[in-house]
Amino acid sequence: MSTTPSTPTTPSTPSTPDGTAPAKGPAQVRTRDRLQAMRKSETLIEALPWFEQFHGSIVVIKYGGNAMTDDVLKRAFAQDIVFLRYAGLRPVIVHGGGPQISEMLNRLDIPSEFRGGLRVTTPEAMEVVRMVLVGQVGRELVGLVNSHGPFAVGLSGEDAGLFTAERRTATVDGAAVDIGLVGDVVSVRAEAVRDLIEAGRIPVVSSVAPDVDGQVHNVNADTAAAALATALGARKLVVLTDVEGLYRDWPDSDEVISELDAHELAGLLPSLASGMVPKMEACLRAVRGGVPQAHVIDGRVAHSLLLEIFTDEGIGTMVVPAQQEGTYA
Ligand SMILES: Nc1ncnc2c1ncn2[C@@H]1O[C@H](COP(=O)(O)OP(=O)(O)O)[C@@H](O)[C@H]1O
Ligand SMILES: CC(=O)N[C@@H](CCC(=O)OP(=O)(O)O)C(=O)O
Repeated sequence: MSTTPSTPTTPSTPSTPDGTAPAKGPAQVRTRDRLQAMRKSETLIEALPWFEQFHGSIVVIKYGGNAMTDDVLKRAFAQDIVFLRYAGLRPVIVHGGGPQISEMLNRLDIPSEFRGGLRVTTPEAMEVVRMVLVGQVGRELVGLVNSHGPFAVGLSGEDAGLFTAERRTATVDGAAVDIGLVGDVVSVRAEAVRDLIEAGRIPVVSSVAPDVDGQVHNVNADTAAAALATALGARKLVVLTDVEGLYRDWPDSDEVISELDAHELAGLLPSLASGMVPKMEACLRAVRGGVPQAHVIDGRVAHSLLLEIFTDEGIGTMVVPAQQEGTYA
């Protein structure tokens, strides 16, 4: 990425002997206003090459349940999505809702546990997963986006045959463990989403999916987002979560890995823990499937999505293909 243009600094304001700032005269006010205007125009113009590069591109955004806890942040996320749409990109949302599912299971006194970063899903829990993801979290996101205009359409892996799932196991200490009705996406009918994109809509996808016999499975939302990004030939997969990015040596250090390639990530995967396992597996799967860049960014920072896409520095962790595995964007 190119270097950031230098930002002019504000001249320091002289203070009076009692420490208070002197009243500003018209000339000072004009200088301050001009500097503020310059900064705003620099921010806008810094975005121009990124607008040019991403215009018309499909970007799949995975919105994690842990980044969804605050109403202000949720509204900021919806604004970012609509901003992308008006900027000429084609955003597709795949949402999670892990904490929201856990809360509902607790309320209903249904026991729940995670193994290898995936929820052990009994038939009883599956009903709750589907109800919360499709009927609650997905609906809320559709409503937030549509407060800006009639863009968002909610669908799940069951709609128009979008996803077909196959039951999977979790890997715990190197061994395969049965975790119930948990699926992996084995096929994607991309036209179900492509038709909506072509009509100018913003698809909001919930990660439940039937197997070939129609049995609905719980699919981790990172996994579903990677499968969809790959099938759509997305330009980027962006995963919003509740950490700054992938930490090296978590939880002992908070050093964020800003960029790594698929080869390096594959080497790191066995050492990763909990929710980061499906997330980084998804990034790896996406770049190996032809998506040029996959990002993990901090959803607790308002407008982090715009900062990632439209600023020179980007934020969080970026995964790119290993040179022998694909082409750099
Ligand atoms: N190396 C790591 N770097 C960052 N976070 C990690 C790492 N290993 C494990 N984690 C955990 O993964 C969590 C993110 O996954 P998860 O809770 O499933 O989020 P989401 O709901 O956004 O999918 C972080 O909050 C952190 O506790
Ligand atoms: C199999 C599995 O673990 N499914 C997830 C689906 C939701 C999800 O992925 O939500 P986040 O993105 O917020 O973690 C679950 O039941 O929690």
